[in-house]
Amino acid sequence: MTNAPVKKVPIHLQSSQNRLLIKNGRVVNEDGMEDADVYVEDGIIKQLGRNLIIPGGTRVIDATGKLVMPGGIDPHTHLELEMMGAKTADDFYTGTRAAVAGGTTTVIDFVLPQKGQSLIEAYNHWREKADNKVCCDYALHVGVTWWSPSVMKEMEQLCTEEYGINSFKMFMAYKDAWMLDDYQLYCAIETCKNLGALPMVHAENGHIIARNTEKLIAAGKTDPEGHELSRDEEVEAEAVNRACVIANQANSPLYIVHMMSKSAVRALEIARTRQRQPVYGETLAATVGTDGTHYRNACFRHAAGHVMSPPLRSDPSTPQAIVEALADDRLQLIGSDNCTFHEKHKALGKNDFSRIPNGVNGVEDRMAILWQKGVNTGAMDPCRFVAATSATAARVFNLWPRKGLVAAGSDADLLVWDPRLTRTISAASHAHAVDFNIFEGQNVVGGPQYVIVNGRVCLDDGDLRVVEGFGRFLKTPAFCPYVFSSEPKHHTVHHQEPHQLPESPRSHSPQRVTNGTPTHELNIVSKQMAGTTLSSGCSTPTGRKMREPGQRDLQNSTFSLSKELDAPENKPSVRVRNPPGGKSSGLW
Ligand SMILES: NC(=O)NCCC(=O)O
Ligand SMILES: [Zn+2]
Repeated sequence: MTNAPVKKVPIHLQSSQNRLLIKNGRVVNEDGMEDADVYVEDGIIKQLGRNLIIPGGTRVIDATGKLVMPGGIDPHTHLELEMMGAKTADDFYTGTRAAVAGGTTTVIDFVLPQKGQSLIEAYNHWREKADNKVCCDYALHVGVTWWSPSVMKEMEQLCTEEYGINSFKMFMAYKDAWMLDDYQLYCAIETCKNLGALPMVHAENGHIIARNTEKLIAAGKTDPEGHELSRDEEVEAEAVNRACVIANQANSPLYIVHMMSKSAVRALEIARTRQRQPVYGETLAATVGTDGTHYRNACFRHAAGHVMSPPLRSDPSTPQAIVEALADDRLQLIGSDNCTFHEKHKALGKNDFSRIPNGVNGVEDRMAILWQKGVNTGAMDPCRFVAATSATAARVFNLWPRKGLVAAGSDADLLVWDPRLTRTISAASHAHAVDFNIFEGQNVVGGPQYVIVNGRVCLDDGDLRVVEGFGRFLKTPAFCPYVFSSEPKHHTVHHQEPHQLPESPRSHSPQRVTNGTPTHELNIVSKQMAGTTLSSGCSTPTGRKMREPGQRDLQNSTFSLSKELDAPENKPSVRVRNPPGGKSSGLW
């Protein structure tokens, strides 16, 4: 340690490459929109407003007619995961490269220990796999895939500052592999509660799935459709209800990952009427963007390419119903559950659907899919889009307001989103390593033109310029105030219609800054952000309530965001991919 004064380099002699001004855009946060320029220095948003005074030589991005939003946070990925005898196609390099290509600047992956393996050892293994590969920031959840006193002790260690974990995932499915029984699940949830960590559950009844699978295979039903038949909607809904009951007995908050069906959402809605603590519901890009009819496709590769758990649902009204639930706060977040397998690995289940490695893509297309199905249809406004794709994940996992927010003091993870940008999704052009895309052939209107990761332009007018290892590991402190400081909920509270919802806790947002005067302290705000209880038992702003005076009503389906903007010349996105390890691009 030296006491030598730090020499301050005069601003005109500093490199201009660490400075960026995004001009003329419309900034969208979860709680409102405003016309503002955004000035970034050294990876941090420094100023927001018009007519900012900034140093010469700063790179300027013109965002006229574009939206400036917080980078997406995908709360659910499986990169470089080995499961069911296969390894995912996307590792932490290609997976985060794909994330950035689609506008996601933080991913939260799952450490999944083998049965009997030390959780700390598995955590260290994940850090080794990820740290030098990630192109954007990442955090980790840890799976509790078996139960013992040593697991409980390691959960406590993982919640310390040294490891930075504040969420654990338990499986109610994958019998004889990762599944916990109800006693173990209760113990694990109780442990989470005591540690100030958020329990997450994969909600499906593993025993019913196992028995149905035996019966289907014995009857000769071996093709991928058997996967969906072995685990219908009530198998998911029952587990959602059971998980809520167990969490309520433990007086614990709960997070339900990948909610895939209308029945599951209904079960959650009912459970919430009695739940004492918040329950967060996550759905997936896959649920919103495609459906279970693909399991009946005659091509094995096609059908197996859609196999995931819980499965996509064949009820054709599911995607729209899920979007509506996301819009009115019956669901809170959208993830991807990105878990991609090459054709050769999906083929392991050629003669037995139960051997098809479970998982699909989504980390790249999650944002464009929700924009297409949610915003372009008028189901949700851009503020709710930001809440569902970024801000709520930041809040729930204690990364807010550093992440998930465009405000002075936040990390410069930013999107310049072009609502007119058109793209046809295809495995031939996506940034993933995998050879298949469940959204193949779908046209989406709206996508990122620029993606800024920690102040660095990583998607530059459609040109992908990620840097391997550029991302950082984000520690997530326990006792997240947003999750754990909620007022206990009374049993009599019932689901409210959106128009009855109380005003959003605007006071939780860092105040905007004008001309360079930050008016908030990030950690003070963080302590203030425990929310008032909304219909969901959570406090995520809804798209139908967050409108500012004079703001257009995007719920009105006659309103078109793109019509609002200038000449509708559609600009296809250009994908220029660096080779793996591609560090060739300089800053910006
Ligand atoms: N979801 C899926 O099918 N694969 C990833 C593992 C899991 O989350 O269940
Ligand atoms: Zn998953």
